[in-house]
Amino acid sequence: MKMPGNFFLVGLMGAGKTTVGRALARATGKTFYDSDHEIEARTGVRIPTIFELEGETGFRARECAVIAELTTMPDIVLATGGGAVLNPDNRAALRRGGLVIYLRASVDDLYLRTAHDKNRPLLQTANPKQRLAELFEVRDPLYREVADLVVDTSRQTVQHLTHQLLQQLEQKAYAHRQA
Ligand SMILES: Nc1ncnc2c1ncn2[C@@H]1O[C@H](COP(=O)(O)OP(=O)(O)OP(=O)(O)O)[C@@H](O)[C@H]1O
Ligand SMILES: O=C(O)C1=C[C@@H](O)[C@@H](O)[C@H](O)C1
Ligand SMILES: [Mg+2]
Repeated sequence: MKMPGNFFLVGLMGAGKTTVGRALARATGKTFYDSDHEIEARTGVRIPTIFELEGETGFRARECAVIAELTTMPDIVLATGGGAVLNPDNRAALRRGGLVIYLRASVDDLYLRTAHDKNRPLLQTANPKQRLAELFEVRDPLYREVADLVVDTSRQTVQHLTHQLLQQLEQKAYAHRQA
């Protein structure tokens, strides 16, 4: 199914940006990028190592450079890192470069989806669920601010979500053509 423009996915860790983004790219024939994977490919190390060596500040600087570059590319689906929206320059670049989709999930679901994975340094704490709740509190307004579309991902399979998302994107494209 061919649709014009770029789709950028935002949301917390475990929202499904990478998983749904890849499926959305396959369904629309767009090229898939993931800002976290891009940073790992460019540095040659995993994200926890970047946090260890350069701190969160160093990681955010790399993230900002990658977002600035990827958001100017044509016909892509981009899964952003969970904290990309913290930087106003990133938010502006996302809004400029394409349609922004916020994948929203409850803290309980986010916790279940991330509990087994050690690759998220911000969740390597004694109480990762509380950490997710704190991040949700701070970031939910930022994801909403930047989003053209908010999708609730709770109790939905990735396949169903992708299908639903495609329908909403088609409707948006149709409404845009009629305007
Ligand atoms: N709607 C869903 N239902 C059930 N499981 C899901 C759903 N979406 C994603 N998952 C699972 O949750 C885990 C995390 O998903 P994913 O890596 O896509 O999240 P993310 O938003 O990219 O996180 P991060 O910001 O850390 O990169 C994966 O194992 C994925 O299969
Ligand atoms: O939510 C966050 O701040 C992060 C999410 C991941 O996608 C990575 O970008 C990194 O682990 C930081
Ligand atoms: Mg991801």
